[in-house]
Amino acid sequence: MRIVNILFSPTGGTRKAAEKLTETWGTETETMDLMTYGADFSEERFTEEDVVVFAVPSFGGRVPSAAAERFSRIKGNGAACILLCVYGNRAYDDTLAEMEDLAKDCGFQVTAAVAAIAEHSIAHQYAAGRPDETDTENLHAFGEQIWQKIQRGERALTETIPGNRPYREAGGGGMIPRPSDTCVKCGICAAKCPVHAIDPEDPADIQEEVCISCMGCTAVCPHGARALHPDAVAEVSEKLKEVCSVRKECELYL
Ligand SMILES: Cc1cc2nc3c(=O)[nH]c(=O)nc-3n(C[C@H](O)[C@H](O)[C@H](O)COP(=O)(O)O)c2cc1C
Repeated sequence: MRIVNILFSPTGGTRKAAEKLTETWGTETETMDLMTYGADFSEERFTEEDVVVFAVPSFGGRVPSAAAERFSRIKGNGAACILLCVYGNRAYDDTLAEMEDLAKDCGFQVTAAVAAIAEHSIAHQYAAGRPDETDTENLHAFGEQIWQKIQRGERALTETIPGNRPYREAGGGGMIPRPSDTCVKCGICAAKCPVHAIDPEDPADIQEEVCISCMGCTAVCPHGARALHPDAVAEVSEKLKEVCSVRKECELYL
């Protein structure tokens, strides 16, 4: 039996939540990184014995397009799939519903779904420091319930995952991080960009129509030299103020 975390986590919040969900299982967990540009995911095949955690952040209430496209190539072959959607305390809208459809289309058996909260990767003051102690307790408890279900040989999801079909329109792009004059052109941002939107020779040269605004480049820059324009962040922060001010908690669907 393989246990595999299949992750798309540009700034690390999704990865943290996935680790917390699975760390009580006491088993060795592999990681498959959907951030890797050019990887051939069509070669990835599972069996009925295997358990995967498919974890993505919610972008505009949807699955990030690059993550959806890459995941859709994997062959589930009846493996159990735990969906984990991580969001920045606004809402996850149709993300889990879209993940459920993607997983079924690849031949996975959806066994459970979790929504968790992590620091907002654009407006960092929202859900700052999350997943925190309460989230960790909740995710550990959810992980244990999921593991017990798997051990009992139960694979089917009995609860209904929230979300609309057709999904809400994808959007939210257009927020392009740019380098400041502390950029040393090391090229790390370009190498790590999941869609190769940044020119490795000149990190100020960005294919704006390719960038998915994932904020990965801001997180990997060792010099803290990449950021959104502060006016853009201030505008988003103001828009999110009301909806993000009430703390949301992690949810489990079994
Ligand atoms: C382009 C973009 C769109 C986002 N849309 C939403 C959203 O619709 N709802 C929400 O609550 N958080 C939203 N967020 C916040 C992320 O879902 C959240 O910060 C998540 O933890 C990021 O995952 P990561 O740390 O693995 O990159 C968005 C972030 C980005 C960059």
